[in-house]
Amino acid sequence: MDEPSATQPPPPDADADAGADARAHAGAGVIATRGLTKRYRGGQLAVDGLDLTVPAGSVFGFLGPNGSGKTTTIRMLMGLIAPTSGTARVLGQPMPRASRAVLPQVGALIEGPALYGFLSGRDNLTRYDAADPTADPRTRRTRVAQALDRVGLSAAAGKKAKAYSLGMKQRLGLAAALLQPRRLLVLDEPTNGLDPQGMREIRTLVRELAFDGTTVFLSSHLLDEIEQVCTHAAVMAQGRLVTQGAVSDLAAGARGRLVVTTPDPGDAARVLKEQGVGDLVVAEDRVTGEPPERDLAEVNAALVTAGVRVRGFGVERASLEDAFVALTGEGFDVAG
Ligand SMILES: Nc1ncnc2c1ncn2[C@@H]1O[C@H](COP(=O)(O)OP(=O)(O)OP(=O)(O)O)[C@@H](O)[C@H]1O
Repeated sequence: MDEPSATQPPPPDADADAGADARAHAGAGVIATRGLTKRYRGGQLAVDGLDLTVPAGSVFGFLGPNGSGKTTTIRMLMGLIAPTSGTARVLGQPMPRASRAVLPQVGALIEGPALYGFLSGRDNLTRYDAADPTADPRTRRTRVAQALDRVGLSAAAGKKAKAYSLGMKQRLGLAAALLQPRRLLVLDEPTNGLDPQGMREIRTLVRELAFDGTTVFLSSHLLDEIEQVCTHAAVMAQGRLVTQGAVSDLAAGARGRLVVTTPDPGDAARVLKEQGVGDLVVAEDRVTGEPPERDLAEVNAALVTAGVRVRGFGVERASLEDAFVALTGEGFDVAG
């Protein structure tokens, strides 16, 4: 990490400016970046001209393989590092300048929660709450109990945090982020390293939080995770934005694959190739490929005319993965 700009006090007029900024940018998105760029001191261009718009009330998936610039972007959004160029606004205010006004309204879980293993889950939260100068000590116990309940850790509240599973630690981190009401939650790879059960718990929690009206911005390198929990997504590759929008629109932008089920797969593949179907894959009685531009009724008729026995013929719904492949011409390589 470099440039600890978040620790610098904002200039004296920042709050007044921030108010004017907020009014001028109302409706511009809970997060809005323009040309946001970060080049690290070593010369690595980690984020390149990012224009991101996160609508209020969305569960926004920030998707990209390892090393595509997600964490760097999140650090800039949270005012932890300064951009090389471009601007970032969070809740309508400029970051890192308005950090002091913005960050209390944002719950963040970045790179795993910082926990004291020798303290219980409850005592960890009590410490977090006590570190917040705006938190009333008289209502601390209630706040901590409610946060534990919110993430399903009430029964394990008395256990030492070092005895928690990774999933429980993540949930405790989320509970810390939820001690105060938040307008925005920023979660960096919240399910990374969790087992399937832990992943399900975090995803359910994210959906519940969104249902309550909190905007959730979460990064992930897992396409199916984004499809399962997110309403909107942005796709990053090598520091650049590939696409962004509603998840349903992104997937619809890509054509699904043509799937033919037949006891004559060899003949079917030959006819489909003649009909202009690309990227053919034969797997037992299923032949799949890229649908051609022409009317699919003609393709089906050609199969029947050639004597191919067709049991099933259709186009599978496109997934976000299809969209990613169509946009980048590459597979989605999670190893990056
Ligand atoms: N402090 C740093 N100094 C120099 N280069 C860095 C630094 N942090 C990250 N990078 C580089 O910037 C690029 C983007 O990294 P970043 O961590 O933002 O990606 P990411 O999408 O979050 O990946 P991951 O999921 O692995 O964290 C990578 O090439 C990385 O090596």
